[in-house]
Amino acid sequence: MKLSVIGCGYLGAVHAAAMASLGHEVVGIDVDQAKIDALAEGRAPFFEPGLPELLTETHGSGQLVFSTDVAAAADCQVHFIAVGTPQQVDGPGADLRFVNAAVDSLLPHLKPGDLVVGKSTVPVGTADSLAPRIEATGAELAWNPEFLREGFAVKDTIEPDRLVYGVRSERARNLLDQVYSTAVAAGTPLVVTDYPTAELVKTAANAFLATKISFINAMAELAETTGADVTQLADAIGYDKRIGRKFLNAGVGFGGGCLPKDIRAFRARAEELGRGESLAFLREIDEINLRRRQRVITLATELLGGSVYQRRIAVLGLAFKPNSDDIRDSPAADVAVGLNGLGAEVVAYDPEAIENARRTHPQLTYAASTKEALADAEAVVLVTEWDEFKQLDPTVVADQVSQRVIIDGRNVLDREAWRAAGWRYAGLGRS
Ligand SMILES: NC(=O)c1ccc[n+]([C@@H]2O[C@H](COP(=O)([O-])OP(=O)(O)OC[C@H]3O[C@@H](n4cnc5c(N)ncnc54)[C@H](O)[C@@H]3O)[C@@H](O)[C@H]2O)c1
Ligand SMILES: O=c1ccn([C@@H]2O[C@H](COP(=O)(O)OP(=O)(O)O[C@H]3O[C@H](CO)[C@@H](O)[C@H](O)[C@H]3O)[C@@H](O)[C@H]2O)c(=O)[nH]1
Repeated sequence: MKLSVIGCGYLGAVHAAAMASLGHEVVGIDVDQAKIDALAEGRAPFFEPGLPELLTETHGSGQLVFSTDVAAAADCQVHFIAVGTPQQVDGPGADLRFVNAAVDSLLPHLKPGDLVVGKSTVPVGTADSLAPRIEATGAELAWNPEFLREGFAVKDTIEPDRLVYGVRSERARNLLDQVYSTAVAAGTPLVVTDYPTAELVKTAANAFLATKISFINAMAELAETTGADVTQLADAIGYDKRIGRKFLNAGVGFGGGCLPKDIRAFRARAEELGRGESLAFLREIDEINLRRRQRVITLATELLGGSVYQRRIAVLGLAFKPNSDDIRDSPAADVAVGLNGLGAEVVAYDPEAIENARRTHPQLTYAASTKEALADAEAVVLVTEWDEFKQLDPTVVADQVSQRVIIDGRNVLDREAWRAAGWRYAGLGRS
């Protein structure tokens, strides 16, 4: 099939490349010339494992092309909308400017029989409000939320754990079945539903995941007061299959371009709908999460004797999670910025996110390697659990720093081994 993907960011670029690898003819469209130039040359404009290989595989085949001109979508039958829906600058709600602009730009190129497929995460009710403009061209709208995780985006796109179609006709459903024929043939669970359910599934899923993380981080706060160990607590409740151990890793909390802004937008939408009380709890989820960032800063202050001012601190990690260069609402970057704001001499390192961090936080000092960040540090703060940080040898690192103080903001280090090597170790929710 001939597909267009409007918006080639973390979601859209992977979607375009994955659809091409599955045999479709795809045109990726974005307003960002630099991104399109990179993609057109077969280069990934951001770090995502597996994406460079997909781009190389399809580069030059004609199967996958990129353009800044939306007219290039004119001979496609299915058009995915994958533009950003960030938090509004002056409020918690979602900013739908990019979705509206993408749809407006596409309208003149739509023809009867086309299917526009919303993938962006939007407030419930968005599809209902967009549909008349699309239907006026003879095309139809479907909402097909995306559940990929950064770091696993290629696999999650090619082998999704479920498909959700919000559709108004059998024809739209059949077109989506053709797009996803490989996953459908593999027996991937499929929920065919209406627009509002499809939109709500997405925000509900992210709200649930955020709630699970903040739940365990609330337990971490209690563990810190009582001397309990939150990682053992998570293991013990996680053995209950109804609860499950996944997404119960206590630490510096959740960040990224999705969970934080999605729970805020969800709550804002509930208020608009007159059901603010239904999602009022998400404010607590957000606050528990943000308190964990402050907790890391407080721990550093305590371990350095009451002040971080002019103390050299190695911050290991800037990305919101490992295997990503994404620093949107990153707890790690927030901790680095917070410590720097208190006058600490922060030296930060991340295997992939430094370029992005440097653009947003030019005031920080960045190291070229873990070793360089650690040199003469008076405290080490691990905030993104990259493998290379998890594998640090406490005995070797001891010779590089000026003082053996480590804060394990992701509870991933072998506490006993670090203590045995003479380190003062502090985790989150475990003493
Ligand atoms: N990143 C993820 O893991 C993920 C997963 C599932 C859903 N989502 C949702 O997908 C959407 C996109 O997220 P993202 O992380 O890819 O964002 P992103 O910021 O990385 O990418 C958005 C892209 O859209 C482009 N764009 C903006 N306006 C445009 C227009 N009018 N025409 C063409 N292109 C335009 C931007 O230049 C940018 O490249 C959001 O709604 C997000 O919540 C993201
Ligand atoms: O036990 C855990 C698990 C995760 N996190 C943090 O939570 C954040 C989000 O992690 P993850 O969900 O793996 O990353 P995303 O790539 O943002 O994916 C989420 O957001 C996407 C965009 O909506 C959805 O498509 C995915 O299904 C959803 O998992 C990161 O900061 C993690 O460090 C924890 O603190 N503890």
